[in-house]
Amino acid sequence: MTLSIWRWAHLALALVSGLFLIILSITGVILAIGAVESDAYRTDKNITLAETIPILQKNYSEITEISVDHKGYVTLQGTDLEGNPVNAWINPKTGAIYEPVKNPSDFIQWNIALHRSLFLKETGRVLVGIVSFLLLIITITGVILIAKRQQGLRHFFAKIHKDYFWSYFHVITGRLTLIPVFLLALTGTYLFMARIGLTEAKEKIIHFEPEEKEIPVQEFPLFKNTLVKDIERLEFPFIPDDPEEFYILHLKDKSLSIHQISGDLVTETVLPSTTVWEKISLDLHTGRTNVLWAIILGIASLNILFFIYSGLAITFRRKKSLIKNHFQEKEAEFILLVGSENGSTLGFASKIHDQLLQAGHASYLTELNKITAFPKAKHLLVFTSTYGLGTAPSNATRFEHLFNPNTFPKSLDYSVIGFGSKAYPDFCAFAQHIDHFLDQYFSRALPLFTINDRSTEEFSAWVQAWNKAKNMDLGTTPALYTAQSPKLIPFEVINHTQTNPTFILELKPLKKVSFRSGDLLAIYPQNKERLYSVGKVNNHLQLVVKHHENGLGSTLLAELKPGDILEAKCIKNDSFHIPDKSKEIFMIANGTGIAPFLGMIAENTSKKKIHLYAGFRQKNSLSEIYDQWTNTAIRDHKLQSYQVAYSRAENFCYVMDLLVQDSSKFVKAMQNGATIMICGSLIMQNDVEKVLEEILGDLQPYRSQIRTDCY
Ligand SMILES: Cc1cc2nc3c(=O)[nH]c(=O)nc-3n(C[C@H](O)[C@H](O)[C@H](O)COP(=O)(O)O)c2cc1C
Repeated sequence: MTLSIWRWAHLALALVSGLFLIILSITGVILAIGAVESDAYRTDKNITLAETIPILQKNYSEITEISVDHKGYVTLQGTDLEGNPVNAWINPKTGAIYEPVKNPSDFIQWNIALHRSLFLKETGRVLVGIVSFLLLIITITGVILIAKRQQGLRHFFAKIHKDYFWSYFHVITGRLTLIPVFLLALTGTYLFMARIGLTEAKEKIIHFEPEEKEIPVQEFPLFKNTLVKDIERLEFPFIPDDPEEFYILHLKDKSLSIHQISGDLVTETVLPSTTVWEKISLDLHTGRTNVLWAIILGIASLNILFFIYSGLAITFRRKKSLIKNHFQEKEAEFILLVGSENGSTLGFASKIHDQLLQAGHASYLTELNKITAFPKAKHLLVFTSTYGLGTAPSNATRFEHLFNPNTFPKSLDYSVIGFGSKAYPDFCAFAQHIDHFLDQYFSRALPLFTINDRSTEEFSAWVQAWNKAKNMDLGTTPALYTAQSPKLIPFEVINHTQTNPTFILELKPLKKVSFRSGDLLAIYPQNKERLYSVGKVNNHLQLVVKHHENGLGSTLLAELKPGDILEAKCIKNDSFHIPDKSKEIFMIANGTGIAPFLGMIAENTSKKKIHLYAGFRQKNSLSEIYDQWTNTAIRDHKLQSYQVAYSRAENFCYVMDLLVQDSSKFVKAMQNGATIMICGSLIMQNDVEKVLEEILGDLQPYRSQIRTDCY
């Protein structure tokens, strides 16, 4: 059976029984806490009935019965020497009363009733029984899912690769509490079956011939061989010395009638094994006989609540990226096919799909298993993860079977982007397979790209390559592709330089938000996302924005005045934070790309050696602000040097020329582990990289020392 059927069963049963399971788990935890009581009056382990009975008979004028409960407390019902009725916990060694028997508190009784029958009497009992049975099946399907995930039962307890927080902990705690949860479900089901009479069976009665002799009770062999702690109950003869009245001793698996004069066995009633199992089930289900087991059951019940929550979180994640298409299959030029088990690959594909739609392209997104005819398709993008032993995720298993090359134009080109994890031996094996498969029919636009552990940097490398190959303009900032989408919060405009066309905007977050220089601020003019690099200055966000006349985002920002409120959100951009380890950093910017660097320099309290190279068109009031600002930073030892190139001035030069001038400085510093950060236009980034390649010989060995955020 396929993975999806087991998963579907696991989820459907959990959903059906979810609410009841929540009630049963909460009451189960409370009852488990109740079961973890002190065992102050627990009976002595070694005292026999033969020892205790004469003592009790001396201390009480009449004894109806003694019983031993699951905690090991001995209860005596009878009358004391003064003729007062007694129903108390006693010490079987001395006969002394500890205290009168106390019933469980009202609260515990209320919980017991809720746990057993949801206050719905017989209907409730049936419901609880069914839910227990469903829990049993959920546990079994859960075991199958873990076995599938671990590629076989043999690896059931092998290391689990960390995937998503909730699914990782769902599996980890699932394995840890598997046995108690399984036993809770199994015993709950059995108790229910017993309650509705499904396990009823006849007891076996054996009769014996007692001898006619008289021996004192302390010499009865049966009593000498029976420890008090092992009995459930001992009924005393109603009329002493009457040979027709017997002691009736109830043990776990049988009850014995014992002649009160000779001590011989009269009848033995052997309980059916189903009744014995019922008792064992009750002990296991309630933990009433063992404090440690009661604690384990309490934790397991708590964990059922956690399972419900984490299971919902996993399901929600899978369903989150619902596919929305604005074009029909037959009109679409860009076909995006997705193979995704847990939804993250679909998240990446959706972000590409949204951008294509925004740019006015006819893009169509669907699952690999839902492939149909695409007569106008020009570009096919396959985004797929790999599962199991290098096999397809569950929504991609039938792709090859459904694929018909005649339903695509022959001129189609394709690119496959594989998502996987290097923790598995068959890294992106399914994507490789699809890449070879498609190669038989269409031309490859790009070689296969593989993405390890959902790396947004690696994905951005594919976007850059595809942009180049297809002359597209998709966002290349890795942060654009992170899964978490934070909420909009209000920012107050604190300052606006009112310089033209480029201006500096200072924003104060009105709600708590953590951000660093290099992160991005997303704003949504007319529901379209626009991103700006952020510098952190005095805990405010500082943006440098160029006003484009028809630019949606820049016009909105240009029109803001101090005191205005802007709704926006901060997006983490980890790949463009100042590196903690580097002691020397070369920051290269053009135009508005200077924004994150201003913040990083302002925050440079650890006095890293920072060199700033900036390129602008001409000197103006804004460049004067930068001059003043960098002078102060140099004075405060936050900045080593500031070099600026004006491309439209009389003695024009470019930022690349400044780098060439400092060639030897670059070579030495990069060999010593320095970092280069580039922010600004993509054209500038390309030119800078070419110059750096000339300076450093080969960029490849230094790739990890170069960070870029260009657009
Ligand atoms: C049970 C399991 C098996 C996996 N098997 C592989 C594998 O064989 N090869 C691989 O490259 N990645 C494997 N992965 C990693 C996933 O492909 C990777 O996490 C991917 O990003 C998940 O994408 P999705 O959320 O779209 O399903 C496996 C992950 C899990 C949980």
